[in-house]
Amino acid sequence: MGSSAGLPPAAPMPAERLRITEIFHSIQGEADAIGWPTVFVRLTGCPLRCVWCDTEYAFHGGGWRAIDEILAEVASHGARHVCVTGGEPLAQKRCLILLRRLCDAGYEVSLETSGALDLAEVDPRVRKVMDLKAPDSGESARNLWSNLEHLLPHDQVKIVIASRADYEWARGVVAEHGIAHRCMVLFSPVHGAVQPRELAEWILEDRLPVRFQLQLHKLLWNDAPGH
Ligand SMILES: C[S@@+](CC[C@H](N)C(=O)[O-])C[C@H]1O[C@@H](n2cnc3c(N)ncnc32)[C@H](O)[C@@H]1O
Ligand SMILES: Nc1nc2[nH]cc(C(=O)O)c2c(=O)[nH]1
Ligand code: SF4
Ligand SMILES: [Mg+2]
Repeated sequence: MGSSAGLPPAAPMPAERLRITEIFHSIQGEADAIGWPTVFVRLTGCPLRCVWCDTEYAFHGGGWRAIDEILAEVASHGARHVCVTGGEPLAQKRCLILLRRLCDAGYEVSLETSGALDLAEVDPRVRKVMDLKAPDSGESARNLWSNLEHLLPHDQVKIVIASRADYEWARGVVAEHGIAHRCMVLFSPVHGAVQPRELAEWILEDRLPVRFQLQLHKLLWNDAPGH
């Protein structure tokens, strides 16, 4: 006789759910996969408050969606690339399951993350795009420096720069931690705060081993929702 004799049948496993602000199909506007048709899955909620954040609408609200449903909606767009973003996607622990399921389904998966939460358990097939928050963000105390140890060669470190002081901070940390030897480093101007050309000229002047980037979706769609 089995040990479960007499027990009621096991309840079905509750569906793994995530709080989602939006799922949309657009052109990847940032980082190494820039330009690829991509499905974005934007998770709701963020424990940080970067002063220049362009996605405050993802701090609250959203709707609970089962991971199977999310996968089905992603598939309906027919893209090869998927970007999991937010808000801060890793603030929901089940994001790790979503990332693994997307990789298992064969997508090229990227993750946009603030770097304030531990990256150790992210599936190694995921291309992590980890921000380091510069002082003008107001959130540089949240940088979890131990995350540098979890970066793989296909990952990227991004620093969003709002001033000359941020630039000098970024130049300093890249050198001090040897970040450009670990993976690609991206410097991006805060939209509307630093002249893109100015940042480009600073990078050239200092011969930094970093990649300049502009948010392509803002040039294309002026930051309209769903893009
Ligand atoms: C909205 S965040 C979501 C992911 C995660 N919370 C993070 O900060 O990386 C996505 C990316 O947009 C960048 N971003 C947000 N506001 C920006 C702005 N005003 N100008 C340039 N980049 C910005 C962030 O630095 C981050 O790299
Ligand atoms: N087109 C487009 N590309 C993006 N890459 C990263 C984004 C983000 O908000 O994380 C983003 C976004 O919001 N739109
Ligand atoms: S961590 Fe990302 S989503 Fe959160 S406030 Fe900063 S830029 Fe916005
Ligand atoms: Mg965005």
